[in-house]
Amino acid sequence: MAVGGDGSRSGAAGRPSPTFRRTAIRLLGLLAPRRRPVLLVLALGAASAGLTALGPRLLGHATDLVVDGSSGAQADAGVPFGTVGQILGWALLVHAGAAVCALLQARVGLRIIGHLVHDLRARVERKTAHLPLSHLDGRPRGDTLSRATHDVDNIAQSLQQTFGQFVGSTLTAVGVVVAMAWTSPLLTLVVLVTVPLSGTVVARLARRAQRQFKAQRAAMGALTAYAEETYSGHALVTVFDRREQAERRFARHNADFHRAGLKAQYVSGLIPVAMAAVGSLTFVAVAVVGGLRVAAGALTIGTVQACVQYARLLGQPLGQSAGTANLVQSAVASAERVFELLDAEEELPDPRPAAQPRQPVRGHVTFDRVSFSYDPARPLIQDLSLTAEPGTTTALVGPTGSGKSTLVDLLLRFHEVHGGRILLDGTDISRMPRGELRGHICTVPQDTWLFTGTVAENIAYGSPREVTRGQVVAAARAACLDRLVRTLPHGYDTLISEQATQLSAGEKQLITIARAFLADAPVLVLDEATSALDARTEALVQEAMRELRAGRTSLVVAHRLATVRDADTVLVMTDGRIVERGRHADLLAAGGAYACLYEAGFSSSGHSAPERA
Ligand SMILES: Nc1ncnc2c1ncn2[C@@H]1O[C@H](COP(=O)(O)OP(=O)(O)OP(=O)(O)O)[C@@H](O)[C@H]1O
Repeated sequence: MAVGGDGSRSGAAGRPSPTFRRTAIRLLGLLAPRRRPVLLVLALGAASAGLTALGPRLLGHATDLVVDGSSGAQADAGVPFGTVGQILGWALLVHAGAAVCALLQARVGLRIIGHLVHDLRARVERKTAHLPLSHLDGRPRGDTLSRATHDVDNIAQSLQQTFGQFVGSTLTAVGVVVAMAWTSPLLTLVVLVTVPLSGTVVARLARRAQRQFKAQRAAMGALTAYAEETYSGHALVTVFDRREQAERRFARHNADFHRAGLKAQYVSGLIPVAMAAVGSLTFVAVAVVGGLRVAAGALTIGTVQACVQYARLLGQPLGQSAGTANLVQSAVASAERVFELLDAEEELPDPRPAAQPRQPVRGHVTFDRVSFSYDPARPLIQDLSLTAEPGTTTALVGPTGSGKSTLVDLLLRFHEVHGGRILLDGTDISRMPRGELRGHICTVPQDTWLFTGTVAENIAYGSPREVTRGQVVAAARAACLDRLVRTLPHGYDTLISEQATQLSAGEKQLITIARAFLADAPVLVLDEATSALDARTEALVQEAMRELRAGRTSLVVAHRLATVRDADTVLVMTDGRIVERGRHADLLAAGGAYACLYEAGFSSSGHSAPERA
């Protein structure tokens, strides 16, 4: 049976499109590591098909014995009931055997698909861990999420429902045709003439359905992306009173998904109906031609009866295959999206042999004529050089969009430099394994990401190793967090959710600082949060950050006056270039770009507009 393509390319009716075929073959290729169980499924399917095909022949033979014994050539001898009974007993055994084989085949098939989907899910998970940040930033996260969850689930469900049935149906169809040809070549020809007709009808319908299934999967991606955005931005949606607008947009995405799904189901639902219609025609044709041949004395009634049964048996697997066509198409549509994700370009592999800075790492950081841009048409960082001596603090300031965060992202190798090099203790970081490099750097990002778990677990996340409760508490103490945690209902065992709504912005910041203390690396990358804190918490955060910077080479995207005042060097960035460098007081006195920023309120959030020194 031919199943259709995605409709994106025209092809002869009945031929699946190259995209569909490629994806389906690749999906089947996932079975390659499980050759033995697949062979077992095929063997059980073949046994079941062979036994099923034997049944009508036995019953036809029994019918001929009864007809001959009652009114035919053997009328004198009478009906040999003993032989007929034996044949019927064999027929019973044959059908029971076929059912047992089919059952075992379905069980093994389910296990194979279970393993296949387990492996696929693991590959998707591994892949997402190796995707460069630019890939995730370049498309809605919800769509990637939908591919990794809904599409993989859809493949699992569709294949579980179709794999065993598809193998069984195909083998039964082959077995039936062979047995029928052995019984009556003429009536086999009559049946086979109608197969291309049903094939063409099915292929046309399947091609249209495949287009709708692809639209349905894309609509699911858009719906998930939108739901993810509105759930994570729930507070903003409420604050700006955009609930109605959000509901309307959700309803639109929901309706798109519903419409695409309905069309896909409707078109693919026509396939078994068309198959049944063609099957009935076949049935009539076999009965008419068979009847005429019996009247002419060329065939026995038992042969025609067997062939009528074969025609019905052949209709069943073809109908079943057609019935599962929508599931196959849906699985292939999902597989296309999952393969797209698996084929996405990964971050550059770590070099071999990898370079290591001399141990222990002191934290000497050098940017040597570094260039980088997100978009080749819009250069961002060009020919930028800077040196941070071990244990010093370098504050990066500049207008929004000037490239401060990008600079620290380059040090963490979230992006690769396009020109120049970055050195850690004299070793080019592009020659170091990313894991090693990041092990030498502790970070406090602007975004205070917390996960569902206890406060202790969230702090312990900072260390790649197992840490004791004592170490967690020590880190919390160093981050001025310990006293706050002890006021929580269950102290360090207080459960916080992903959004951590029960914690204040300052407490969340202190948790991320405590994490950095646990990481205990010689280099610190700190992207100061711009959120306004009350005076007491602000003082705590300042104190914790000062403690954290002590003895570490710190690169700070600074938004607070206290940080720039303390910094050994302030770098002023504009349009990806360093336009001024020096200490806070000297730069202020120079009356240049830094003084302008200072006058303008310095932090884009404006919450910490510096006073004159
Ligand atoms: N992932 C990205 N893909 C494409 N462009 C980006 C990406 N991240 C940042 N940009 C662009 O690069 C420029 C510099 O951004 P960057 O975040 O480094 O600035 P910034 O100085 O840290 O700004 P802010 O103080 O507002 O955080 C901006 O024009 C920004 O739009």
